[in-house]
Amino acid sequence: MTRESQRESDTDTDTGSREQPEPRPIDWTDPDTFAQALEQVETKEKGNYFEDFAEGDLLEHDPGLTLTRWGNESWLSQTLNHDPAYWRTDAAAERGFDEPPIHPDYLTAATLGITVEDLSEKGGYFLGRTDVRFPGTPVYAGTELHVESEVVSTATSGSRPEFGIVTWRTRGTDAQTGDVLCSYERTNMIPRREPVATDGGAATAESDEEDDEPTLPETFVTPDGGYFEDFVEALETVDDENAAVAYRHERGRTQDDVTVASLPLATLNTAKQHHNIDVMADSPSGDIVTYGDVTRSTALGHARSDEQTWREVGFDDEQFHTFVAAGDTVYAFTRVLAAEDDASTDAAGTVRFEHIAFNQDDEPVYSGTRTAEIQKRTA
Ligand SMILES: CC(C)(COP(=O)(O)OP(=O)(O)OC[C@H]1O[C@@H](n2cnc3c(N)ncnc32)[C@H](O)[C@@H]1OP(=O)(O)O)[C@@H](O)C(=O)NCCC(=O)NCCSC(=O)C[C@](C)(O)C(=O)O
Repeated sequence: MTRESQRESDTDTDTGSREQPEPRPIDWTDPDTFAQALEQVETKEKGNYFEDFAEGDLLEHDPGLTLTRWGNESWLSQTLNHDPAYWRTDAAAERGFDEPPIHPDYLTAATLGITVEDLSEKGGYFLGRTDVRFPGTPVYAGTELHVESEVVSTATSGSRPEFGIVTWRTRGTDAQTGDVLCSYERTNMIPRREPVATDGGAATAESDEEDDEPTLPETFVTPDGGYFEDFVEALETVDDENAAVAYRHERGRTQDDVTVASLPLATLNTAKQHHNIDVMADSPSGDIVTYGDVTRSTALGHARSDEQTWREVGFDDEQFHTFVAAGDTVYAFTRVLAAEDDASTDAAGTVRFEHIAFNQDDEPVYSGTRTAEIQKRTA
């Protein structure tokens, strides 16, 4: 509707608006006028400060999303998660799925993405996540995701007085059935409205210095293949503390506009860290950075390409050690911690891994443990 026709239609109604004086025209295209206006007006802020969270608060996150095949495939293709069971009907059927399901990494990223507007859009660091579980899987395309979070704890940051530390328990549910599909506990640093006096985190700094000396086993063993039996055999050869089953994966994925900005936005993650270069130029990273879930999913994709994954069970002790930005390359390193023949199917065994994502300078950027069911060669 043009401005002229809007005025005509207003005079046709009985709203009383015709009695208001016509607003004074302002030339917004004059740069000085506009710059002055921007200085004087209030900004409608987004996100919550640390002080807005109290233990026990329950937040229902408004933006839900429908888990689509497009979203799943975009995520999986770009993070090099190319397991055929998530792409082809015949491969899905062989693994007991009705059709290619929604991948747990995309489900986790979408569950977290939806929460950002309420929990962490104000900024701050993604410190860690644990107890990531998928009680309602397999999940299929078309499922509508509803997400809620409860504040588990709030704490002062000794090292960063301008931040507080908040932990939430988040649950992603099927909006129709209420079944929990994904749940986890996440911890972030969240900006405070008002900085507080702290001890400067001296105790943490001292203990970091003590940990400087690397203590590596003498021998590293690589499994012969990617089946459950290969992990069992490799672990049997390292039963003293001077050996470990650990290896690196060859693939790397350089971060670009798609991985840094597009993938998080497709999960409705509104964190400016991933898409606002203007604001991030003044931040410690100096640039937009990769969504933690993209970094870890990429590293996991490299790891899965060297194993016969059956199902994902869960993830614990996940931490993000430094930023990943456009142009950085994400590689992966795996240590095998344990293998037990106690999976939910005879076709697989359970393996516990420790995965490290690292960059082109060999710096760890993510670490975490993962429990997955791995297919048996003999099945
Ligand atoms: C975070 C940085 C600055 C810390 O670097 P540092 O060396 O200072 O680390 P620290 O001294 O070990 O930890 C700082 C404080 O956090 C505490 N802490 C640490 N971990 C935990 C935990 N799990 N649970 C509870 N508390 C924890 C720790 O105890 C300490 O407390 P203090 O201040 O009182 O001394 C550094 O490691 C870094 O820059 N990491 C990268 C961070 C990052 O955000 N990466 C992901 C990309 S951003 C993202 O995806 C965003 C998302 C998803 O969209 C979105 O949250 O909205």
